[in-house]
Amino acid sequence: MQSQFLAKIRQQNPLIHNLTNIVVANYSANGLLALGASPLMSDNVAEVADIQQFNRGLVINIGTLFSKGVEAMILAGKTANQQHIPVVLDPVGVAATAYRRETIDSLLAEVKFAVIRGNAGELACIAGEQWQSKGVDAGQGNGDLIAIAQRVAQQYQCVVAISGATDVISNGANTALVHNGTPMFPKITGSGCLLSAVCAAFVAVANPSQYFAATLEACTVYAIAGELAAQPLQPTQYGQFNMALLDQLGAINAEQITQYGRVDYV
Ligand SMILES: Nc1ncnc2c1ncn2[C@@H]1O[C@H](COP(=O)(O)OP(=O)(O)O)[C@@H](O)[C@H]1O
Ligand SMILES: Cc1ncsc1CCOP(=O)(O)O
Ligand SMILES: [Mg+2]
Repeated sequence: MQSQFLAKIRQQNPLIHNLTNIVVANYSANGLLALGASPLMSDNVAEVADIQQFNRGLVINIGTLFSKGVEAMILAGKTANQQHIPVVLDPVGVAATAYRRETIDSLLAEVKFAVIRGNAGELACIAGEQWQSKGVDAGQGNGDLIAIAQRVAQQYQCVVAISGATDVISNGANTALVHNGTPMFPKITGSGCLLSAVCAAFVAVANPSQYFAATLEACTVYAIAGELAAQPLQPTQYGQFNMALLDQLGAINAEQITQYGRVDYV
């Protein structure tokens, strides 16, 4: 894959506003900084509309919901839509509770998303498919993830990225698979949430017609960074992997994307 967007992130240092969960806020901010973006974390309804005046990309992540936060998500999302700022949705653990499902329904009804990024269990739930989900983990199922990504992308007119051992990225018309990654990813919390924030940084420096390409590059860059981080480690050095991923997000370059990217178009 030829990199189109990574250098733009490092040149432009786009501000990325995150309404995210309490587990991952610090890790997501550090990952965005390492990549070359500028994180701002705030979920206060009193200020999220103002932030859109200077924002470049918005992340709405439902990992640890509270009712005032949902109000802030909808206000931030609608304001970002008015300002033509791309919005990324991470439907963390949506299948786990009725409140999460109701919140996702409201968000999808009120806010136009540029990208929905989640794991297989989360996207299967949004698509109304049977899946054995467990909390925030991907769970198990037999559904066709390519068909699910295409269907959700068409329904919400957005890019869908389903992460896992193979990532599936679709805008409904174009679909690609990213085979990079490492089994260490699901052993650290926040690796999916940071990927959603990284997707926001990539679409922030793209035109709307490039959102599919930008999301595909985001998933590829991120999965390669994980591979490179895991390479020198023993299989259970999860703490080292947590830190090494940040280092690799800072160090990764266009040549490595061309050399290591394993992407297929469906
Ligand atoms: N079994 C796996 N093997 C290789 N890479 C994986 C595996 N599971 C997830 N990944 C990678 O981990 C990153 C985070 O995705 P994922 O773990 O699916 O998110 P979440 O934390 O939201 O469940 C993605 O880059 C994905 O490609
Ligand atoms: C453990 C946990 N609980 C609520 S949100 C969260 C973090 C989930 O992060 P990720 O989906 O990136 O693993
Ligand atoms: Mg997740």
